Amino acid sequence: MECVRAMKGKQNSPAVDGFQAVSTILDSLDALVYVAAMDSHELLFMNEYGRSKWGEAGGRKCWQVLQADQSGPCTFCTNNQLLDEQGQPTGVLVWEFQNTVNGHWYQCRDQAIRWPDGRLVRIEIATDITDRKQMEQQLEAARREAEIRADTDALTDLNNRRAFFNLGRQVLRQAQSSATPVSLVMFDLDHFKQINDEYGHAAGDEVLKAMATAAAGQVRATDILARLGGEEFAILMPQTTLQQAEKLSERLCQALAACVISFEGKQLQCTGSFGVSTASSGEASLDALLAQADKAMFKAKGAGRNRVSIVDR
Ligand SMILES: Nc1nc2c(ncn2[C@@H]2O[C@H](COP(=O)(O)OP(=O)(O)OP(=O)(O)O)[C@@H](O)[C@H]2O)c(=O)[nH]1
Repeated sequence: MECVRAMKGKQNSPAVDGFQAVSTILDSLDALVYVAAMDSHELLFMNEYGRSKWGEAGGRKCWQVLQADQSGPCTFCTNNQLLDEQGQPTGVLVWEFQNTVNGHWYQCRDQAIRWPDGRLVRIEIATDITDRKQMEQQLEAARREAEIRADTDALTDLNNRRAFFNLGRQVLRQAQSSATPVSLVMFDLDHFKQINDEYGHAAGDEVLKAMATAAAGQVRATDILARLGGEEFAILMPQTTLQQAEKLSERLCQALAACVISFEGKQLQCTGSFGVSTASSGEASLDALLAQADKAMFKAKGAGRNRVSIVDR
C-alpha cells in the first residue's frame, strides 16, 4: 500500500485507491487466493480466479464452496498444522491436493495470519499443477511398464530368466529362514527343433505359447514359473517337498502331452522332459538346485523323453 501511495505522489497520476489496487492485483493472478477464518471456516475473501471456478463465497464456509460433498470441515484441512502448541502461526505449509470439485491438482501454500479484526485466518495460494501431475503419472506408468517388460518373456508372458533368478533368490532366502522345503522343476520340450524345421518358426512360437499357458494353469500363485530360454522352463515352488513337486511334474507332463495346437490347419503336439530337485529345509543355492534339476532332466531325456526324473539322492 505504501508503494501505491508512493507511486501516486511521484507520478502525479490520477488517485489510485489502495484497496482497489490490491484487489486488481489479486484478481489478475493465475492462482486461487482465499482467506478463511480458522475457527468458523467462514470464507472471508476469494479472488476472481476462485470465484470463476468455484462461485461466489456468499457468506458460506470454505468446505462448502471449494470442495464437493462435504457436510463439515474437510478431513484434510491444514488448520491444525498451521499453528504451534501455543496457537501461534508456524509459517508456510506447502502441499499438493486434487480438488474434489474439478479434479484438478493444485500446489497449495497455506499460512495462518492475523486478520485486521485480530482473528486468526488461513490464507491459501493455490496454483494449478494438473499438467505436471499428469506428466508425472504418465512417467510413473511408463516406468512401471518398463519394469514389467524387463522381467517378462515377450513371447510367453511368463517370467524371464532375470526375473526367475531375482524372485528365486528371495524365495530361497525365505525358505532358509523358515527352514521349509523348496523344490525346483525344470522342463524342456522334446524334439522341438523338428516342429520348427517341419512347420516353421511361427508354428514353434505357437507351441511355446501353448505350453507356457498349460504350465501356468498347473502352478500355484506362489510358484515362480519362468521361461529360462529357448524351449526350457523352470518352476520354483516354495513349501513344496520332492514328492509334491514330482506329482505336479507328472500332472504337467500329461497336460503338455495332451495339448493340441492348431496352426494353419495343422494339429501340432509336443511333449516335455522334466527334472526335479529339492532342498528339504531351504538350505541350497538356486544355482545348485538348477544344476541338480538339469541333471535329472537330462536323465529323463536319456530314458526316452516325455517323463519325469527326480534328482539322485
Ligand atoms: N520357434 C521358436 N524356436 C525356438 C525359440 N527359441 C529356441 N528355439 C528353437 O528350439 C530348438 C531347440 O532345439 P534343441 O536344443 O536341439 O532341442 P530339441 O529339438 O527340443 O531336442 P531335445 O531337447 O533333445 O528333445 C532350436 O531349433 C531353436 O532354434 C523360440 O523362441 N521360438
